[in-house]
Amino acid sequence: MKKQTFSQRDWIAAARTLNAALPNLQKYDGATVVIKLGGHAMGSDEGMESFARDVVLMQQVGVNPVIVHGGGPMINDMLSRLAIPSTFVRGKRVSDAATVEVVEMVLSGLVNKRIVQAINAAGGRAVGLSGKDANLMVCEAREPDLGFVGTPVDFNPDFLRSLHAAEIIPVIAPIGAGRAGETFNVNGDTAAGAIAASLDADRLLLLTDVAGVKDSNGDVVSEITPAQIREMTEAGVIAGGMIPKTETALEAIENGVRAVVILDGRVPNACLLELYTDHGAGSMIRPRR
Ligand SMILES: Nc1ncnc2c1ncn2[C@@H]1O[C@H](COP(=O)(O)OP(=O)(O)O)[C@@H](O)[C@H]1O
Ligand SMILES: CC(=O)N[C@@H](CCC(=O)OP(=O)(O)O)C(=O)O
Repeated sequence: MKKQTFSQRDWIAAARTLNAALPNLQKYDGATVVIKLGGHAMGSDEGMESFARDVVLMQQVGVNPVIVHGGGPMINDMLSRLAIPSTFVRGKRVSDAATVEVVEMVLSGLVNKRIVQAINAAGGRAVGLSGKDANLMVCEAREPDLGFVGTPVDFNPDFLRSLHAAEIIPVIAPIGAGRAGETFNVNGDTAAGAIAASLDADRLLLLTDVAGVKDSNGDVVSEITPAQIREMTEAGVIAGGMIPKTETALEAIENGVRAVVILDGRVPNACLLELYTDHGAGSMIRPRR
């Protein structure tokens, strides 16, 4: 095999390219970016590997990445194997005691460890947690018609900051601890938004299986205002699983998160495209300036 040689000109050209890229890569140095990986966005192994590489690269360029995941399709699969029927109200799973048991096993077990393993295989140091660990997410039942569905009320951002200081990437399953020892099923988007607000995050990226929030013509809206979200929800244009996402986005920006982006997590390098390119990706929701 012919040995490849590089001339001084090649090196100088490569250094110039890197130099041009650097200001962009430094854009989020020191920033906290909470990434919610939805169940529909984590289908293929290649997709998971690409996601994991992005997260490790983000950490290498100074970002503090915090991963919160979903896993709705994986829960559906296990519930149907166990012949436990399941229904959704306002985009959230009605959860009795038997359902919550399965949800915790699937999310904290199978799904959480798959993500942890992928990040570690990509060279990162990930640790899997749920809202129960270190009281990361204490919940109350505020939607009694949904059973053991939790609303996050109390957090432990200092613990997450100590993981960041130790260069550990937290991967959090949306299971909440109740004050009376209950286990709560928390919608993944709700959990990610609440954790992002508790960390005063710079960005919340909600990775799903659509390019962004679509209008009545089916076109993705690249920047969407809170007023537009309310109108589109009332008109039924925003429906199903998109409701908890847009609700989360509104709450997160009200609680200090600088911007929320809803984007297609199946696109290779989705997070990097959003953070480091001028055109970004998906639909952004920001506080009114
Ligand atoms: N206006 C809208 N724009 C885009 N997607 C929408 C809209 N309204 C409803 N949806 C639905 O919301 C889904 C995303 O929610 P969900 O399936 O719960 O995702 P995830 O598993 O990633 O959390 C989309 O696949 C789409 O079918
Ligand atoms: C209360 C509630 O709905 N919990 C969700 C938790 C998982 C989740 O949110 O998964 P996705 O992000 O993949 O949709 C559920 O049981 O499906």
